[in-house]
Amino acid sequence: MSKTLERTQPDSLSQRGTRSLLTQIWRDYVAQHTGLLLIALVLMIIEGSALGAVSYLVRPLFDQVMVAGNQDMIGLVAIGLFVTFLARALGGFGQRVITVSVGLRVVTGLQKDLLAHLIKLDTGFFFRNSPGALIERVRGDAQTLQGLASNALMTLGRDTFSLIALLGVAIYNDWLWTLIAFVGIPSLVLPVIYLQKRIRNTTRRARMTSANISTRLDEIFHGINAIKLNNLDMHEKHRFTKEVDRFLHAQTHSEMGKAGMPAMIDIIAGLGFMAVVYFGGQQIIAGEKSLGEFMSFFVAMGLIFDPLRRLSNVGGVIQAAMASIERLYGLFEVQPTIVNQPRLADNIEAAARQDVVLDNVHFAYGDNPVLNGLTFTAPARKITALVGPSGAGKTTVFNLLTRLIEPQSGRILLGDTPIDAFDLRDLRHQFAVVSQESALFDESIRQNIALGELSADESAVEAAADQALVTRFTDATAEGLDALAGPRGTNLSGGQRQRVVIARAILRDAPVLLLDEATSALDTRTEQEIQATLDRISRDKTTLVIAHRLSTVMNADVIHVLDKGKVVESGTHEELLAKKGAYFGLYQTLEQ
Ligand SMILES: Nc1ncnc2c1ncn2[C@@H]1O[C@H](COP(=O)(O)OP(=O)(O)OP(=O)(O)O)[C@@H](O)[C@H]1O
Repeated sequence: MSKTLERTQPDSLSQRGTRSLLTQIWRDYVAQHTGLLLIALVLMIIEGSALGAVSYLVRPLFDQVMVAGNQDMIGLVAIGLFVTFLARALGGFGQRVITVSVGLRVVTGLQKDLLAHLIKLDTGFFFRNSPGALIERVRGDAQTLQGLASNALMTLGRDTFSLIALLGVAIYNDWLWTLIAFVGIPSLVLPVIYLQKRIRNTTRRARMTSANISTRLDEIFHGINAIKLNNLDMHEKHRFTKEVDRFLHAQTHSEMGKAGMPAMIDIIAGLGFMAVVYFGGQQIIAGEKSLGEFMSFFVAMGLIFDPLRRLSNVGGVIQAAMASIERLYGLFEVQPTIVNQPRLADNIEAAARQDVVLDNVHFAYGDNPVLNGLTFTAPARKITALVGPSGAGKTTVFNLLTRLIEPQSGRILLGDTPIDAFDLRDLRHQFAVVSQESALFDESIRQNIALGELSADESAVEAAADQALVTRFTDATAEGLDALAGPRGTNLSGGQRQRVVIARAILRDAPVLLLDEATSALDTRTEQEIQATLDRISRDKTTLVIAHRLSTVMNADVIHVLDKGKVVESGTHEELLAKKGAYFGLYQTLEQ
């Protein structure tokens, strides 16, 4: 498993500098909210400065009210304190609402763009990257970004202004005390740099293991019956535990790194306080400084370390988010290779009604050659069958025709135009495919059929459902065609799913029909009925059929027998039987 996931990293991980990533995030997603962020900034200044005002008011509170006993000042200081807290409350509320909503918009915007990008990537990308790992990227990593966008932004803005205001009050009271209190800060530079690096690395590891966990869960829940039937629960639990323990280890180290910064600040703060109390206390006893000055300074210092701790932590939060952002932007860097050519042919409608031709096509999955110079023609408006042993490359042909994959060499043509000369969407629109894959979505059966042609009206959808004998099983239920198909069609039996997919292909009414084991899950009687429908609808279409049951291909106009990625025999059923070659051999083994 980890092998598969390791393979995914070069595809999607690029380690880029913090500045370049932040600039890109800013340009792509944050800059459009500049107006709102400016308002938030003003509110942050209000909220942040309030702490400075509180510590400032401590000085008249001690010197004029408590020591000098000035009655008039009591009310003023009290009202001053209330107004300060009111301003802090309003500023804090407003800026939080803004930063959180900007954070959410950034994340959801990124998620939308990411999905739009991922959908365009080659099918091969999805072979290499498991669904669980990709879900984790779109959900988990994007979520981490929200933490950065709202928390870090809030802390950076508000706490920076608190720090400035409090530092101002501290210096105003005594610049030397302030210097003494902060004398240890420079010693933090090196440990901070070390910790930030460590946080980024451990978070990167934690995010990767988190993706592995999602992959495991995805496989377990999809394969739950196989796990139960093979008594694999302990085995799966063990594999899951291993991933979770890896995550635990990496995440704990990341959190320890983040916790280290405030702890160091506290130690430096303790040293600073100790020195100031020792030095300042002597000045007060000597009468060189007032109690109000000392208390005001002391409150400012006491309040300063909180924002300072949070600010020191922001670095960690940013580094942790960077690990996620680089993974997300790594995905944006992967580009599809199956794309439109710069100059496109525009005669797709006519071409799709001509012969389908494969000319010396070679294709390999990595180092595994699948097609080795495959050449055949599927004549227009005729039924062509592809038969051959399992693994011969029959389904691969369908994937090549629809450009889900590209051949390494050779030509694939509609008439005499190569298929890659057409717009990709237009090309795929010419095919109706009934494949072995479960192609249903968690929507109603009606909606699942309508996916074949989104512009089709209700009556066309119902007619397709009738022809594919879908209504035969939906009519028996109260919900009829509006019953839900379940996730990946799990509410339906294999044969029912096949009928829905056939109905979708009927509705699509495309000039080329690709049937890959289209009726394999049906009982003999239903298969015969559906076969009759398929024969009828394929009359004016070019049809390619893959079937293991030779009874389904006997009526084909031409049969190509594939073996090891090549056509080894071609002809009609009778001609091929008479040859007593590969087809005859297949016929004998399969029909027994
Ligand atoms: N996504 C993939 N990644 C790697 N190899 C693959 C992939 N899909 C198919 N193959 C390999 O390509 C070869 C041809 O597969 P293909 O599905 O075209 O065979 P087929 O003739 O349709 O077989 P069947 O009759 O069993 O459906 C097989 O050896 C298979 O292992």
